[in-house]
Amino acid sequence: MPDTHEWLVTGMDCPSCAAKIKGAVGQLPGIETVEISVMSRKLRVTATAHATLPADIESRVKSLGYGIEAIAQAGGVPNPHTEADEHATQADAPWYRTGKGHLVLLTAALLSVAWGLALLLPASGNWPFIVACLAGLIPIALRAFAAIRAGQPFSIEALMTIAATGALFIGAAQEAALVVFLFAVGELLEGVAVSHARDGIRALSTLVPKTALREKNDMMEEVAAAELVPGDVVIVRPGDRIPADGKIISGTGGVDESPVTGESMPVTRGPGDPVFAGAINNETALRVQVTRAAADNTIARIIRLVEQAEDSRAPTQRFIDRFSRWYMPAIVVLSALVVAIPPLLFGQAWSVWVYRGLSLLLIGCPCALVISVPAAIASALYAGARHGLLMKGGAVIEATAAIKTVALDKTGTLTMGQPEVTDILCLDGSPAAEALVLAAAVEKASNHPLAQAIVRKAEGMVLPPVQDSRAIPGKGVSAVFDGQIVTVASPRHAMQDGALSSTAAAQATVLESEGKTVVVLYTSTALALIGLRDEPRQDAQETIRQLRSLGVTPIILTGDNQRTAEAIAGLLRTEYKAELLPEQKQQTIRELTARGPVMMVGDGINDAPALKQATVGVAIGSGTDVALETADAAILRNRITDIPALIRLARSTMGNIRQNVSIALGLKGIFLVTTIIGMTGLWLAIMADTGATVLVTLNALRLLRTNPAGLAQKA
Ligand SMILES: Nc1ncnc2c1ncn2[C@@H]1O[C@H](COP(=O)(O)OP(=O)(O)OP(=O)(O)O)[C@@H](O)[C@H]1O
Ligand SMILES: [Zn+2]
Repeated sequence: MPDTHEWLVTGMDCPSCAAKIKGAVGQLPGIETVEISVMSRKLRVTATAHATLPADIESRVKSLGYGIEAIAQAGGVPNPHTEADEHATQADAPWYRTGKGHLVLLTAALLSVAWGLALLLPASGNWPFIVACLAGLIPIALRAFAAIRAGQPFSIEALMTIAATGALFIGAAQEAALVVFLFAVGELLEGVAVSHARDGIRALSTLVPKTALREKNDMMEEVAAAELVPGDVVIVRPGDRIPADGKIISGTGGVDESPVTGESMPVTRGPGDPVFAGAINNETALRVQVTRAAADNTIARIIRLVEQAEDSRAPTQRFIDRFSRWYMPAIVVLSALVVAIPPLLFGQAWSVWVYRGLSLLLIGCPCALVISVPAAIASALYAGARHGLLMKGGAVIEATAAIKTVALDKTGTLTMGQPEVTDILCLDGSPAAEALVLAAAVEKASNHPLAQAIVRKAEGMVLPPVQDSRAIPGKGVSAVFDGQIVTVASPRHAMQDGALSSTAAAQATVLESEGKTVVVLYTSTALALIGLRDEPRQDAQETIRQLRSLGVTPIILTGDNQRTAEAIAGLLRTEYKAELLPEQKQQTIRELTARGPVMMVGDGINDAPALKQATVGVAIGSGTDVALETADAAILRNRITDIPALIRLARSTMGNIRQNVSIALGLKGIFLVTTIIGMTGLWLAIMADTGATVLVTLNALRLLRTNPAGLAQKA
């Protein structure tokens, strides 16, 4: 039985650092898996019990120059509110109190002293610079050696150490000291930029209050929010944040759900309505019954998704990771050639070419390139999460950016998903109420929106007892009443069962051409027709317009009948396919995929297979209802203009990545050439590297502030 341990790693601000730790820990005996995340700073290791002690892992990470702290675990299940987790949600230490900050301050001070001495006492020579260089270089060199011992010969620390030592040997002490200082500054800036990105997720996790007022035997007690269990009743005072996902028992008032869904307008919530942990109760005191424990409330699931999303790598990122793996060794080989060939073959001066070779080594850091993708992806994920758009990682973002067709489910996606019974036509002349209660009794077991509408219509009436309810997916529901099978289903299915006469079918057609959905209540013959109307969403038309302007083709897929589908498709002027059974929806998606990547948008309740089949499956709904886990992406705001917003966010993320890769590769390319021809030297080489890393990270951070709904809507 393997052991799993979790740590918080500090001082790790770039993917190559993460890769180094992962490689070094992975080499220890008995290690099975190593997961590491720059954004959440978490290291998770599973190991064969006792082969490697947690302490061994800790000392290995420390030797590489990082801080490490265990995260307590309760019974192997990560406890959401342990103490170390509190640290994870704490702000990073101010820069001047980190190891990297100390190195910058130390090298800056020594360098200033050296320059001062050089000005005042020109005779003092090079030694103050040598001291400044070595003081900064020693910690870097120690990390380089630790990396080599851990099986990672090529690290940026190793390249730095060789370059700076070499520069000392050829008498360029002043430059060597400057290079060490600039390297330290670069590392620091990198850390500052990444900690900005971390603020995004921290903002999410600090939303849920730490304590709650629990009602117990008519008394109130303050308890930790993490201790609440489903069934507990809590009181939420006006102005307080709701401590758990739950259902309102009493009290009606405005609730601001923006922390969870990004929706800034407060919504009125009353008895029976669901509420989310983290939402703000604006008006009156609410009594709320807890429905989910802290670990799986909506916001905890969102945070988990965003954290795990880092592991789902975009194809672009996989390519860059592969590229950077041979980039560093290739640069080392190239510098060796630059040092050796001109003097040996063409009789050039050694001093010139050794200097150029050393400068070239400094270009070997792939940091800017490597960080460009995850920084952009992380920023986009957090920007999305803040606005109720969830995507499960880089692969999903990259696929979303390339979408050519968007298939939209009708019920609950293009319509409100809250149909209402408008007509009850009794075919045998008995009273409408009788048909209604029988239909409601059969539908009671179903969670289909049509079923719920019928049950709602019969509220307050006495329902006859029925047994053995079972759903016929995409068709209807049947149950046994009084020894007879009673079914509520689509006219088509009723027809196939031989229960619908042609006169009744004609009556159904009339209702359908009014845009209504008709279901038939029948035994061996039809008893009644029930007409239901589901209003299109107000933003449906705008969504279709925005999708078109993005160059994406919308298409409606529905299980409903042709005429109802035609009514809404005509209104929105889109293609449609109707009367699809769930597996036919899946088949249609497969066919659409031949034209290019397809996004499927649905409520995730009865179209899970189609969501799975699509290149990107998007679940839509409001908060707790959303089947987050079944889809690649989810929209929490119950607003479908968020679908084009999602595509715009993905596209601008990929655009950002392209810019970053161009900046990183462009600068490397330029300095590769200028270094070889001798135009630029050591310190400009390191500036180019640091500059590129910072530029790329800052560019990625721009995404953090985007509001996907407001992103430029390209014509
Ligand atoms: N519980 C039910 N009660 C009555 N009729 C049902 C039920 N479930 C399905 N049907 C019938 O089958 C048809 C197709 O159902 P399905 O669930 O596949 O699609 P839908 O969810 O209504 O629409 P969409 O595909 O647009 O989401 C419905 O229009 C209805 O006529
Ligand atoms: Zn780095």
